[in-house]
Amino acid sequence: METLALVILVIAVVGVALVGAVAGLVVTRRRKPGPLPDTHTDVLGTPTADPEAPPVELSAPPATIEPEAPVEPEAPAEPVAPPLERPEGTASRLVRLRQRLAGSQGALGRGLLALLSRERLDEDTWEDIEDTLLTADIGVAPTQELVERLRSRLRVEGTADPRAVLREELLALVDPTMDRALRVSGEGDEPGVVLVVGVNGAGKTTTVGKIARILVAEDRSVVLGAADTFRAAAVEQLGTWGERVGVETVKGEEGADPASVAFRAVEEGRRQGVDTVIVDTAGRLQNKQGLMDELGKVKRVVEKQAPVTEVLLVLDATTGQNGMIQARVFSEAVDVTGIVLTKLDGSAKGGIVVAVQRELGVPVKLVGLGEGADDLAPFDAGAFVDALLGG
Ligand SMILES: Nc1nc2c(ncn2[C@@H]2O[C@H](COP(=O)(O)OP(=O)(O)OP(=O)(O)O)[C@@H](O)[C@H]2O)c(=O)[nH]1
Repeated sequence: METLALVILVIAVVGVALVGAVAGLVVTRRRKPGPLPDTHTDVLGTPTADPEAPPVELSAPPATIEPEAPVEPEAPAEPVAPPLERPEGTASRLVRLRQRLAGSQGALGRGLLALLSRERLDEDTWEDIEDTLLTADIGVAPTQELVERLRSRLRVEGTADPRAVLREELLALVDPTMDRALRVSGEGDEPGVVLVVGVNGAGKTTTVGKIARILVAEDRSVVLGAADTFRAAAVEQLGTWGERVGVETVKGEEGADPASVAFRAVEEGRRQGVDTVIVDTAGRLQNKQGLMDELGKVKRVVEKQAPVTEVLLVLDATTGQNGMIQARVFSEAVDVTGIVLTKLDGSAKGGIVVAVQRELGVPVKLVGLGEGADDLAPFDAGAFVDALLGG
């Protein structure tokens, strides 16, 4: 009996030993990918890992084994700070842009001057003058007014210099008395808040970036709000504009509520105590009501933080009558206080300046004359007319 018990005991001990050995083997197998943590870091650095090790294994088990494997990838992110750009000052950009304006718009003035300098100003000539003005998008009513004025003055004053008369009359149409100052300052410690509206593609985002550069060139501090959440690329685009001149951009996810992004931007601007917050908005023209609702909400929500000091409507000068229709819709949706005419470099139709000011009763405050970062300048009536007339 004792012998039997002894035998059973021996069998039990051997059995336990065997089970232990098998279990040990399994555990060892499981631990086989022990070196993985190293390989894990290697994947992100130099590819020294065993080429046979499939990448799938790399990401699965190691987390439970050595979760604290050194995470080095953060380190190289540090030195990426791009050098800040110093934007061009207003004075020199005006000179450069004046030349460019003369290049794109000079044909209108030259055409008019050639016609007005004819020996006899007969009906055909006046019709040609009218056609030239209409082709330049000045609009029907201003064209008729201008022709009437020119007719009577050249008749009455007889030998008067047609160039001088034309200059005076064009200047009167463009209206040098309009207040074109940008309202970029707020009351007291509040930042100025500039909302930039307009249809996508008009150059809205680009214009926000360019305005920021003008302000930075004037040593003003700025925060940007990328509330055009309709298009993710527009948000990124604006972020890049800001980074280039060291200006922070408050962003929202694609599809986020534009009003909430605008609100956060102004909130951030106040927190930082900046001079100006510029907010890029979405310009979906799905229908007038939708646009009114959206822009109205952005403005209302922003004004819980600080009053909006300027609403700039960005219009593409090359879109002619279409641009005018957009202008009307936007001005009904929100109280536009200034117009930015972009792409005047790509259009000989500078007359749109007159047409849009007449239509909205709001001054053109800035003009875009190229894709370059500093190709935006304050609008100056005299310089514009001189550019039309070629100097
Ligand atoms: N030639 C010229 N191109 C311009 C001017 N302003 C803007 N652009 C170009 O117009 C294109 C559209 O500009 P965006 O700023 O992206 O237009 P947007 O209205 O913001 O459109 P979304 O980003 O879709 O909202 C870009 O290629 C700009 O470089 C200008 O004054 N002259």
